[in-house]
Amino acid sequence: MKRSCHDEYSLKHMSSFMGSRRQRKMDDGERSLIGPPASGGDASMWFVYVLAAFSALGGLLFGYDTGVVSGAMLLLKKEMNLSALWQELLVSSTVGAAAISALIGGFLNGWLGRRICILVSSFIFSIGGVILSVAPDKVVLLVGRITVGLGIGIASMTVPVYIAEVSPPHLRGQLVTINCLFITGGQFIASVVDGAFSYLSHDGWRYMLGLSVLPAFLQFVGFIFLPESPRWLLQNGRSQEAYQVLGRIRGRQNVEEEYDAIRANIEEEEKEAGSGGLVILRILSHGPTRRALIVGCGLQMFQQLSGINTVMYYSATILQMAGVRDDKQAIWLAAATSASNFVFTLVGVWLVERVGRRRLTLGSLLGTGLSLALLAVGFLLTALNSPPITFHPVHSQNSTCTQYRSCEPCMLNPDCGFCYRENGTQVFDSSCIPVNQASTDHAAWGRCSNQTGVPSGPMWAYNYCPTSYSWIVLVGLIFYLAFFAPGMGPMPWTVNSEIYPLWARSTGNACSAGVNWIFNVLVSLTFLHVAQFLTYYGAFFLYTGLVFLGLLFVLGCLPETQGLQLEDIESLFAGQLCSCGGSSSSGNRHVHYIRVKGSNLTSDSDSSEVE
Ligand SMILES: O[C@H]1[C@H](O)[C@@H](O)[C@H](O)[C@@H](O)[C@H]1O
Repeated sequence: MKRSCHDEYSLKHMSSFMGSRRQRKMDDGERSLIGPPASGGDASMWFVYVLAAFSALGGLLFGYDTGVVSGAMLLLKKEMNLSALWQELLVSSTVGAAAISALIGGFLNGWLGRRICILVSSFIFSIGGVILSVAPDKVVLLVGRITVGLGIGIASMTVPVYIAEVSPPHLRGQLVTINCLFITGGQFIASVVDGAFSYLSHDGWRYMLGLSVLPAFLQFVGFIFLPESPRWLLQNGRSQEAYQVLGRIRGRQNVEEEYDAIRANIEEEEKEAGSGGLVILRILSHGPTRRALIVGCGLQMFQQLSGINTVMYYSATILQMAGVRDDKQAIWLAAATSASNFVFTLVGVWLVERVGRRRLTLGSLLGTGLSLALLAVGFLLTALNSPPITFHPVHSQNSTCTQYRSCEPCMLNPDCGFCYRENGTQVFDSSCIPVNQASTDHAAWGRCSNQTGVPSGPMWAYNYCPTSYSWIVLVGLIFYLAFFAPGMGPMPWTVNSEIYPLWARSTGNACSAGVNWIFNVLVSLTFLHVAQFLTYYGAFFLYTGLVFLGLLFVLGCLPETQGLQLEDIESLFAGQLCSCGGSSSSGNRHVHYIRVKGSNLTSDSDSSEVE
């Protein structure tokens, strides 16, 4: 029989209610877990912050190594004479390797533990950094890029899990979100390093790529002394060690209640989900974990489908369209873009424990969708007002470029660029010319093949058309980052670190991180083709549509996990996937609906027992 969404809602909350009854029984002794500790205070929390900061160096490396390559490539392609294929290989090999190692990381995490995995990833990062900085040729460079990719994949799935497992519930969202702050911080540092070393045309790339060794080494040394996750220790039968580590992290001797709660849950979970067979098969055959996996992977997929990496990558061009003609200036302005991504992620760290994961994600998706629509409208107006081509030069090298009639199709063809003169905002004397294969800064021949940008001289536009509507695109870019970075940037990582029971946590996170990396490769590899096929505004309207699909998905499927014990979150997924958004909690008050003979009774977790 088909149940209505509201029936599901009632049942689901009934089960969630049962979960929190178990929790309430322990509540008095567990105050320190739910809210700030009664005695010992937040002063004892310093160790959790140290743990979070050292683990989040993994996020910093993830951001740095994915961000630094664009600047390094500008120098590398000249010095090593790289073809387009090799450039593509050096950029996407890292992301591809990250996808594979994130998936393998799930198994390693369960087997070796979080701490060893973090040590392994920082070791791999260090080796990769050394290989990159001494690489004599492009093949060794490729080996180095694949090596750092392997490190990124493991770090991206292990670090959020580790932070979530050592944090007390009231700080968990904030601390996991700090990992994302480190990712965007790494991207920002990379763009500054790119800017600084871009003046060093010989070997500048060695410093850009090699600098990541420093944080990797720091993390490696730090983690030699830092403890394993107490939850993993308990799950693996090392109970005494788990108890000691928990005491050390919480800064007090008496952690009996929390310890017992974790142990009881592990035992309960094992009874519920069985303990034999492949974990992924157990996840898929057990309703709550299957639904959690769908939510986790869906969030990561929609994060990438909202086009963050395209927008970041494309920001330099957007800025050029908006009137920044100088290359060096464009590099620094691209640094301003990643700085905004970083600063707005900081807003997310501040908001996550105030408004909750669900509301933050929904608000962020709505704003991101509207900003994408604004970007698309900007590109549409640009296309509609694309300057005509007035001049068709004849050259011995026959080319399709010279046959275009307006700038729009010319700039959509990666082999061509737009050469023109400007009088105020008026474009004249314009032509479409093949691009110089060695450097997209010049045309292959003709008046734009030499130094351009001289006042009153010919101008060269590659990848964009001069337009007076560029300000709309610029405003769209700023709004996009302001909305994406606090919510859709960090929340998929934060939510994934919380929604799986312990036995399924490493595999669940491995799958969702793998989905993130796979869609990252897909979106970045297809962007130029999509833009060629649908034009830029078409591509951005497509992303807008995908973001609104994401909004519906989150609206229907993402429950609020704020303030709950990791062990109690599973019950949020006890009902059908369609939650109608009913499970959001506001503040520390959790509302539960129980259907009694057709009517809804409301109870909250502060009230006494309701049978
Ligand atoms: O959460 C991160 C962050 O938003 C980064 O800026 C982006 O490059 C990554 O792909 C994403 O996973």
